[in-house]
Amino acid sequence: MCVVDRGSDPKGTHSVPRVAMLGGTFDPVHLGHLRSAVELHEALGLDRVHLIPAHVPPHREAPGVSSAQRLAMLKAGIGDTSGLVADDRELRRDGPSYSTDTLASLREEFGQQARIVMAVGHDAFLNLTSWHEPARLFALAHVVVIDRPDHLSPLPTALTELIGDREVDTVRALLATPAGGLLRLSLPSRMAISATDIRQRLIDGRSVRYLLPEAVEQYIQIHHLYRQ
Ligand SMILES: Nc1ncnc2c1ncn2[C@@H]1O[C@H](COP(=O)(O)OP(=O)(O)OP(=O)(O)O)[C@@H](O)[C@H]1O
Ligand SMILES: O=C(O)c1ccc[n+]([C@@H]2O[C@H](COP(=O)([O-])O)[C@@H](O)[C@H]2O)c1
Repeated sequence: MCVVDRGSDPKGTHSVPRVAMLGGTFDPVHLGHLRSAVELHEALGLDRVHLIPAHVPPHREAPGVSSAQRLAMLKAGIGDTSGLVADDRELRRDGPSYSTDTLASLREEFGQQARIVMAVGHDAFLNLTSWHEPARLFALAHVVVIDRPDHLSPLPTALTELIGDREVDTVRALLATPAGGLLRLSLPSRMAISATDIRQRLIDGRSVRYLLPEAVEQYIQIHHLYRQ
């Protein structure tokens, strides 16, 4: 586990693109996503973190809120945050939103030498072996796992086998190559916030203040989302 403190891996100069994908259902986007993306950007010295809403999430039921509205909330939440972009590339594809297809598209855009990172929370990582073409994920990108205080389960055996000897424990070692590595990160502001809890709070009429950006809360209110 790589514990990242402010300034532990200064940005430095780099000539090849360094980008990360943080994909999600973002139903809705919350501060756990956004603060993780900001800290990932800083810790890895990235050019940009692409937050990419899944149009058709491959491994869960279709969200009740449309892709266009989940994207609109993501844009509202990001606002003018430096280094973060709302990327709609999965909304422009039909069929299940497989991450291998998204990473292939980022690889095509940024080139073979680019350092491409797929960031996932620990909970999503635990299911990686059930994803579409899991070994190909590592051919296309590095995987960075973000620790979540509310998800602490140990790794299943099949996942340990998939990882093999890919794990490194510094950002420098990870970014020495374009793809293929694994880094587990403990970011400074680990937040036990989940979209499931936010949806339930909204259904119950309880407060979601300070769990998501105010602009997202306003969007939810104006569009009467997540009510029963
Ligand atoms: N609080 C958090 N801290 C760090 N990573 C997070 C956090 N919440 C979600 N993630 C990660 O962000 C990605 C997208 O998450 P997702 O949109 O499914 O949000 P979620 O809060 O886990 O939603 P749900 O509760 O509906 O499953 C996943 O890789 C997930 O693990
Ligand atoms: O490619 C796959 O098979 C795959 C299976 C499950 C999840 N994912 C991606 O993982 C990200 C997080 O998913 P979720 O369901 O936790 O929001 C999101 O970008 C999904 O598209 C991808």
